[in-house]
Amino acid sequence: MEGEKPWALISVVGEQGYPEKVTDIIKEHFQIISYKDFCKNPALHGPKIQAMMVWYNIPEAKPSLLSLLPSLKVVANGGVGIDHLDVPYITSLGVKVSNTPGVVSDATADMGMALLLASARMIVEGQQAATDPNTTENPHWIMGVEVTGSTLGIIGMGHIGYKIAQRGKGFDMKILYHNRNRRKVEDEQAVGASFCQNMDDLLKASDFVMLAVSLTSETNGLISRRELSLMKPTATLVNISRGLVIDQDALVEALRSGTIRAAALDVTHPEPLPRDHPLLGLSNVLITPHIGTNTFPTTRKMVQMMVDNAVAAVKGQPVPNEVKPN
Ligand SMILES: O=C(O)[C@H](O)CO
Repeated sequence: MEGEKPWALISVVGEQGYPEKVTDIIKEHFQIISYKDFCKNPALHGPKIQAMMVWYNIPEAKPSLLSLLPSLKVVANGGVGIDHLDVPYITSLGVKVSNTPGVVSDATADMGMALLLASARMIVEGQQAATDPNTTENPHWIMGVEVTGSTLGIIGMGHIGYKIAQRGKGFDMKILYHNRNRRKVEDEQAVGASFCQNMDDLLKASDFVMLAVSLTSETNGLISRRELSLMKPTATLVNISRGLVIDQDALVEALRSGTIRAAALDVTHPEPLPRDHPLLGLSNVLITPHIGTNTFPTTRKMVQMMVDNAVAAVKGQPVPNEVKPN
């Protein structure tokens, strides 16, 4: 019965947030309150909330918000990356943290390939030319780079990185990868990937560099001036990881000076970028607003997983995808 369902705080419902079809999954088990409505009277709503559903950083699980939620049992994250959550702090309050591994991998890898292809083949420029009434003949100036048979360097060969490699194989790409740990030989052979112990070797040899690492203290600023200077001037950098993995000032310089050909980014720091950010004014950058997982099937799977995690936490049962500190 409606009145007996526990309360969940979520970002926003409707046009700017979860579509209704998706919130229905949450409503099966929870009464939901949007962050916007919660903010109208936190003292009234705060004590009843047992679950908080966060979608990347919205709403931000900061101490000032958590202190208003004395009954909170779980922060259920929609997505695999939990770099935006202070897990040791949240768990120190007796609140569980969960994420949604696995279900995001295909959609995120598809997005990586979509960005790679769109940048390589200048799809956005093509769309602009096709819809420009002044275009009267074939825009020969739209001259992309070849994808088939090129070299794809994947940095971060977890679930998502490996799915990128599978897709790259379909394009007859030569695949290099750099990862903390080498994958099993069978995994490498299945996609024809070669391990580069030294990331510099991958950067020097790749036509496309795909960032698929998690954001940690080791990967923060991983691609900076020195790394960009090692890349080919014809190379394209694709980021489906987190904005902070790239030193954005260095990237702007590299794109302006022609150190690299182009960048295609689904993630930036911050998100969204301020309207006057230099990256937004460069013609050799393609930016999408962190939409790697935004398909209905993947979103539904993620939300179902968030709900399963949250329901377990509220019932005091083991949380299927619990994230522990460290
Ligand atoms: O972490 C993830 O899975 C995606 O980036 C969504 O936030």
